Amino acid sequence: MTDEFTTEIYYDDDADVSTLDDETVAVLGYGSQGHAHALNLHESGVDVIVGLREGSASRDAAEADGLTVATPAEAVKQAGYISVLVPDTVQASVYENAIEPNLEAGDTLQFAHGLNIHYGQIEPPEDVDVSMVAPKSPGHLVRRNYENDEGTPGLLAVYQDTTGDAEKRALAYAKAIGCTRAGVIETNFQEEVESDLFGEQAVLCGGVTSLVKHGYETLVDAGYSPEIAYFECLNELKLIVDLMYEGGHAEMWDSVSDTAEYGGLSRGDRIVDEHVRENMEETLEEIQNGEFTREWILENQAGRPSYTQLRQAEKNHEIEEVGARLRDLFAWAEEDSPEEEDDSVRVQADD
Ligand SMILES: NC(=O)C1=CN([C@@H]2O[C@H](COP(=O)(O)OP(=O)(O)OC[C@H]3O[C@@H](n4cnc5c(N)ncnc54)[C@H](OP(=O)(O)O)[C@@H]3O)[C@@H](O)[C@H]2O)C=CC1
Ligand SMILES: CC[C@](O)(C(C)=O)C(=O)O
Ligand SMILES: [Mg+2]
Ligand SMILES: [Mg+2]
Repeated sequence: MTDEFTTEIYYDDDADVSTLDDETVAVLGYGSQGHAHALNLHESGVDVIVGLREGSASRDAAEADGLTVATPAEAVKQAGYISVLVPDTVQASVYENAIEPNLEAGDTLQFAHGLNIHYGQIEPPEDVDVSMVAPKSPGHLVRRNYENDEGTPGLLAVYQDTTGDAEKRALAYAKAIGCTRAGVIETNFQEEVESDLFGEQAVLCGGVTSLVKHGYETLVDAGYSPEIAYFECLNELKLIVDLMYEGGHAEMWDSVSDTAEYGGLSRGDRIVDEHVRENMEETLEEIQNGEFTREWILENQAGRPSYTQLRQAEKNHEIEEVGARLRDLFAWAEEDSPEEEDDSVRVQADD
């Protein structure tokens, strides 16, 4: 633990996996996060049971990985620690049908993202602990980092502490999946949910893909070759972000040419300008006032019409086709692709 920051940060020495020695952990779902948590917990010596629905497409993968599989209801019955790692959009119904009827006083209900608790879609009884261990990473890398003896940063929050041990138990879980190797930041459900939704919409997933597409289209529309536009706006982005990841903006500016540094510093804010900042603030407000989550719930209730259209448009964008052809030609993509490393892992039921 350190007192140099505005919040507590926990490391391996602050956590003890043996806290979970007499416990069975039910991991519900075997997707991106589910497979990583279940396997990391198992290899850290924790007794794990994976909860999957009847006929689940994930069942073969979990069993081939040497894990015990049961229905979600059966897994919850057998466990005192329930990790809810099915998609956010189905958590409320899985809770209602499989978790709630089988919860016992003193159990722990744990999430990797607090959306359903924060926006009131799940209201657990008062006699269980409710906590969160939220890796700040895609699940495939939670697994890859663990296998490479590396850590994945994460957030930890306790929403409800009935036993008095909620924090200690969540820390043990965080250690078992490899998060305390890198550092686990103490937070609350509201901060995790709102910052996570903002990050993925405005910067990490939405913002960056939009920036890449606009850059690509600008070059191609001006007559430059699609292959060069792909390398310039997408492929090299990883290499640039790797430098930022290792040493902040400074390491990246240091490594690129003075020409790139001057051009970037003098033109960057013209591209991502005050207008973009206003859009970011509006996006954050929609998250804070619940508008985004209401929209997302209704979108799911309606059978995902807009989501399906948006996905299709993204798939059909020329950069995807050009990129797929280029990645097939070059060897570098194979090394990095999570699918290549672990093709047992699938994404979501309706993907
Ligand atoms: N993806 C990520 O990297 C991150 C996710 N999170 C959070 O982790 C949680 C899990 O997300 P993620 O890993 O993306 O989830 P996934 O979409 O990868 O989960 C898929 C798994 O859930 C199962 N599942 C899907 N629908 C149902 C259902 N109706 N009933 C029972 N099981 C079902 C699937 O089983 P089947 O084979 O039967 O379809 C599959 O095993 C979420 O709260 C998310 O916000 C947090 C940080 C990062
Ligand atoms: C950035 C997207 C994410 O929040 C994540 C991998 O952390 C998610 O919800 O998948
Ligand atoms: Mg998220
Ligand atoms: Mg996230």
